[in-house]
Amino acid sequence: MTHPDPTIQDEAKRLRAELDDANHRYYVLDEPRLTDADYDRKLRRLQEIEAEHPELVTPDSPTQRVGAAPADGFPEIEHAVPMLSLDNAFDEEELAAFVKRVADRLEVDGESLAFCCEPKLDGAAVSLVYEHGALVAGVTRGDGRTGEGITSNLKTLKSIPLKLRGREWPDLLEVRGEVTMRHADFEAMNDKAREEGGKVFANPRNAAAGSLRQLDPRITDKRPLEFSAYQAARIEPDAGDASHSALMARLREFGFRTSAELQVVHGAEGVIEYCRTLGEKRDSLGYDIDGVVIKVDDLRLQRELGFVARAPRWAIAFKFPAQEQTTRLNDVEFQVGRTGAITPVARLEPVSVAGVTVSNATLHNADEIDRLGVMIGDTVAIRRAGDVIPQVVRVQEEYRPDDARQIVFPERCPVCDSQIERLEDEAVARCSGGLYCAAQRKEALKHFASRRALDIEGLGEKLIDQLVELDWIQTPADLFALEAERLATLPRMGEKSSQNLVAALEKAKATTLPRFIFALGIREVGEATAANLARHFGTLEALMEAGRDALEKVEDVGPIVAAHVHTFFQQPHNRETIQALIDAGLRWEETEVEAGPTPLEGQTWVLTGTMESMTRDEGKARLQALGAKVAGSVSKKTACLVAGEAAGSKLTRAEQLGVEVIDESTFLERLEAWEKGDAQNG
Ligand SMILES: NC(=O)c1ccc[n+]([C@@H]2O[C@H](COP(=O)([O-])OP(=O)(O)OC[C@H]3O[C@@H](n4cnc5c(N)ncnc54)[C@H](O)[C@@H]3O)[C@@H](O)[C@H]2O)c1
Ligand SMILES: [Zn+2]
Repeated sequence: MTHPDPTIQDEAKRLRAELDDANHRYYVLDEPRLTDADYDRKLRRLQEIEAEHPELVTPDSPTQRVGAAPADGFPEIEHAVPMLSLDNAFDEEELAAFVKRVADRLEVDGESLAFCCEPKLDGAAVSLVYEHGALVAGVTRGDGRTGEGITSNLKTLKSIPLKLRGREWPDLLEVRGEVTMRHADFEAMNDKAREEGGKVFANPRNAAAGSLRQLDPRITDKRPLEFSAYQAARIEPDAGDASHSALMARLREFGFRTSAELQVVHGAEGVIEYCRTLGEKRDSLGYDIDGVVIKVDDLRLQRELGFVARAPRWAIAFKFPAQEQTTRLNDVEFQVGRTGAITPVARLEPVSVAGVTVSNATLHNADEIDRLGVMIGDTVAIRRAGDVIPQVVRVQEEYRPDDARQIVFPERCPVCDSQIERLEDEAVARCSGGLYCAAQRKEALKHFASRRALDIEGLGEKLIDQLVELDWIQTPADLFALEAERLATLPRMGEKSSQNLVAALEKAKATTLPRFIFALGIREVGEATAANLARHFGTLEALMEAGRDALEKVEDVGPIVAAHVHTFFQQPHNRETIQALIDAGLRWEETEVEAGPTPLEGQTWVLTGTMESMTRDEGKARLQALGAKVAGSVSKKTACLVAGEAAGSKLTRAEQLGVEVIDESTFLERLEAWEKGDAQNG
């Protein structure tokens, strides 16, 4: 026996303390401070030391235990069969070594040995006990021997059968599996928490574990959790299944979800091939996996192999590269999105995360920067999973350099210098530049030209991108200065299509006030609101001068929309753009809108069924522009239905109510007649 020198003893002691602390944060608080890779490195180092100096092994060493002791607040429940951890393999060599080890021990041929492979779901392990087909207990893994009784919480999961399906239940069944959260659900839940100041989780695993350990099951019920079974720990009486894969099929019959990726393969080659293939699929699965679990498929052989201290000998976890890494935050830039939303983007020291080099990560918004307490120069943990944008999840404050700098959220748009506005109840700050802002210009132009706005035929998305990239178009007003000759020099633009576009632009100049207001792309001003604004104010000038109070008097306009409209028209750039459009020849009949009473004043309309020629919103906007109220259901006798094929059942009821029912073409005819000012046709 070698005598460990004091520095090794110290190192072991320090590692144990660090790992104990990490376990507590990870398993009890669901708020890890170390990345898994750092944790795994420290654990491996401790294992190395202990292997070399067995006299240093203490019974409570993190190498000898799994998980952490149950937290207060839940009943402690002892597992009849311990819930262990798994040994790890970090590369293909270690996988081959595992197959050889197993085969040697069993004295069989490794090449033909069957292994059942499944994704290693990255969530929280739980055990479910069924007596005579009914769920009686649900328990967390805890420290492997004792877990937390969370039965009421687990009962809220739709994927956990409260009663087994079928008729042939065993007297006793204990099923084990993983509770997980899908990427999309996780992101949505975190987004909501960011908005409402709730708890934001670092990753789906922490979110799943944290959601399961809520003292109030109603909270768990609101969390998008799924259970997937991967083991039957006890079946009494034993049904005599020969293999793990056969048992999984039985669990499916009982009503459990098992992995769709589950597959039986043979020998080291089969195992390695499976791991490679799943590794390639990892990013497209939509949920987190941190590797592959490989199990000897034959249950008799499993029993023969048995267990070591904290893991079975018959299984191994092949670990994929970690989805969290630490790196340095070099700078923060502010990007302007389609709706003007300003997103702080962290510029990172490039780092490889699960096989992809990451140099940018989102910081979401100003509140998120506060929540993380992040500064420029900090060492941060970032996470990249699937096709979700990489995010900064944590700051390692202990590494903060002396020259770390505060992140200052800009007050003006970095692209167009317009004022950035942030409404009190919104988490997102936005550039108020609208059409003027280059970053928003492409999307705004697409909206401006769209069918329900100015309806410019032949001005497609690709062409708009080109025009903006060439800098031919600064504001929508520039569209009307385009000449056919110049357009014809663009790739894929012939002489004919150039002329057609110029003609379409000319035609689009004659529009309506509601269409014009809608085309401006003011936030939250859709067709119906645009129509209401036009009808209420009558002229563009009156609308542009309206204060918030006046705006709030408009039908369907609340404080938020009023603020958007007001801010938009206060921006000098927007006023200039509007003037330029008018100078370019845009016009509409103001008197018609101004004059009341409008043809349908006092009428209530109901739109039902589907229309081919327009959307329901469009129909609603056009009716409202004519002074009609558009209701959601059939109530008034003056109601008229626009009937599509889908509306069959409602039609008879409407007829019973004594309202007139018209089909789509009649509706269109009348609408157009009214819009021409011929109220008699109604
Ligand atoms: N960041 C930290 O501070 C910190 C702290 C503690 C642990 N950890 C991480 O936790 C992991 C170790 O935790 P562990 O001991 O729970 O081991 P593990 O999670 O690596 O493996 C065992 C677990 O795998 C799960 N599993 C998923 N799919 C499975 C399947 N198909 N079949 C069988 N089991 C399946 C089970 O829940 C089982 O409990 C490491 O990755 C470590 O990095 C991190
Ligand atoms: Zn801007």
